[in-house]
Amino acid sequence: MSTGERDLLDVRELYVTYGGRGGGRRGGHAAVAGVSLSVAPEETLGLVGESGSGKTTVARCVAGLLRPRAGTVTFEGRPLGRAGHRPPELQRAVQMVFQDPRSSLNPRMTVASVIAEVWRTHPVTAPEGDRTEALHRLLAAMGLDPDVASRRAGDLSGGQCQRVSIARALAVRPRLLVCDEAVSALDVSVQAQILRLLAELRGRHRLAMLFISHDLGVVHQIADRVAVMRRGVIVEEGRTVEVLTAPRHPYTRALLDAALDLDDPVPGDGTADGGAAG
Ligand SMILES: Nc1ncnc2c1ncn2[C@@H]1O[C@H](COP(=O)(O)OP(=O)(O)OP(=O)(O)O)[C@@H](O)[C@H]1O
Repeated sequence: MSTGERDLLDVRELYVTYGGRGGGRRGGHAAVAGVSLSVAPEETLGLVGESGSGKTTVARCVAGLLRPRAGTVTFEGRPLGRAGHRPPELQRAVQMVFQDPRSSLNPRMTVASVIAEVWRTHPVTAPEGDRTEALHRLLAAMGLDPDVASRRAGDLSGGQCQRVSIARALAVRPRLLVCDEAVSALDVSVQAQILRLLAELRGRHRLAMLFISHDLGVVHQIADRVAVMRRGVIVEEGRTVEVLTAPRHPYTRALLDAALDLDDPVPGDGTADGGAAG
């Protein structure tokens, strides 16, 4: 629900239908059926729910990659519209970080050229002085060595790729970062590092985040508030500690129970020593 006039992102009564006719008005599959949510400046909203509940569809509407059948998406009261049709300042204000860093970066491009391209697209954000020095500073802030600049994205590890994706998003000084399962494809230890990095950058750059994840443990670590999605609607929303410690909706309780079951080591299966992969 809306937190009022101070909202940065405001999603109102969003409806998305895949397939069908007349833009989904007749037939088709209702992936999102009346979702409203808001994110205040510097706030992180976690959007959780099982696979297929409609989280990515909401993210795609916020990113302007998908036109909803009905509803509005505004940023500080201004309609966000389709990607590519946004005024440059709105385009850079909202940046995305996707699940699979490998497919969101061109594997043949060097890291330096990935960042140079965003500075070319948004010249107001390009550094005034030495660009190589600025690039190295940006990489250092992501925990990356300067020599990563000359490497091709396709030659980096998954964790390094995701740090570069975050660098690319932050290079244009956004106000809101939409992270769609941004740590799901990573090993547990790398996941923890990227979460720490996001939390640190959020504070330093006064970022707001819409943080989408099916993993309640991850959302618990990063979100101020949580909205729980099921079958295209938000069934529960509130402060993270309240929703995760005293859930009101049976679906949230079921999600929590399932997450606890997954955490329980199975005796004798070799995972009980707590060793993390990678
Ligand atoms: N391009 C598409 N065409 C048709 N149906 C789609 C399309 N994209 C998603 N859907 C359907 O819409 C529903 C919501 O999908 P969505 O990807 O938004 O859910 P999600 O919660 O993000 O799931 P996941 O975590 O698995 O990505 C699902 O039933 C899905 O099968």
